Amino acid sequence: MNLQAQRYPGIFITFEGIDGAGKSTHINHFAGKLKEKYPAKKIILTREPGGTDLGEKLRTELLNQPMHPETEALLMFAARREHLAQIIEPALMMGDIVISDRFTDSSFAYQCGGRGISIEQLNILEKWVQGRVTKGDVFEIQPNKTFLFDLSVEIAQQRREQTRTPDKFEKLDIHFFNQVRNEYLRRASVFPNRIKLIDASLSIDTIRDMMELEASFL
Ligand SMILES: Nc1ncnc2c1ncn2[C@@H]1O[C@H](COP(=O)(O)OP(=O)(O)OP(=O)(O)O)[C@@H](O)[C@H]1O
Ligand SMILES: Cc1cn([C@H]2C[C@H](O)[C@@H](COP(=O)(O)O)O2)c(=O)[nH]c1=O
Repeated sequence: MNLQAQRYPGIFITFEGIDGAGKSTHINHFAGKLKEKYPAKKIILTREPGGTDLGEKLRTELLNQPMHPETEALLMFAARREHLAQIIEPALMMGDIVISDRFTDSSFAYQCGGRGISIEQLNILEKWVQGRVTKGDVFEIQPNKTFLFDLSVEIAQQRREQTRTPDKFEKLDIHFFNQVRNEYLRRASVFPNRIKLIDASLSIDTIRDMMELEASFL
């Protein structure tokens, strides 16, 4: 990866996908492989919504409390602003590696694709929360690399049903998750250099091998 192109010396990686696609199954092993490659760098594993005390409190509300879709979008970005301020940006400035289980692609997929908020509204929030101006240099904090675990909504639902009690999002129907998945896939086609599609229907071992290879490219 050409780190010269980034504004911070650290590396920012995100895992994305519909609920049950398999992100959490791979994130720790992937972090371990990156640690082998960059032993001198600190690796921060975090998640959204969450990652800070305030973010975790907001997460509890977001995953349990019914609310207006715009309130939901605003709270997701409020939690993200705190996450960037407290965890992500300080780490990237120090040259650390940040791996986040979800980031802004989730907001576009769930709040735009799933809930129907307009992309224009989320673009405004993204610019506000991720936009920075330093010495006349205007840029947006974005992941260097995003792994999108792509899976049919039916299989993802089966996987979830086997293992957990559903939260507010996981109770939503197949139509909602198809819209979320389609928005993820649309973004993958708009940002092909950043978003790497992972076929999450493959076996856990096969995906682990693929992720090891991906870690070696970073
Ligand atoms: N490739 C796979 N094949 C079969 N089962 C899998 C695979 N990957 C993950 N699973 C299983 O599917 C379930 C959901 O996986 P996991 O919790 O990693 O999904 P997730 O994408 O992190 O979900 P969420 O975003 O909702 O937390 C787990 O029980 C996990 O063991
Ligand atoms: C960041 C973010 C998350 N969501 C949704 C997606 C999931 O259903 C939950 C988080 O649960 P997980 O088990 O940690 O994956 O929150 C969202 O709708 N919008 C967002 O920006």
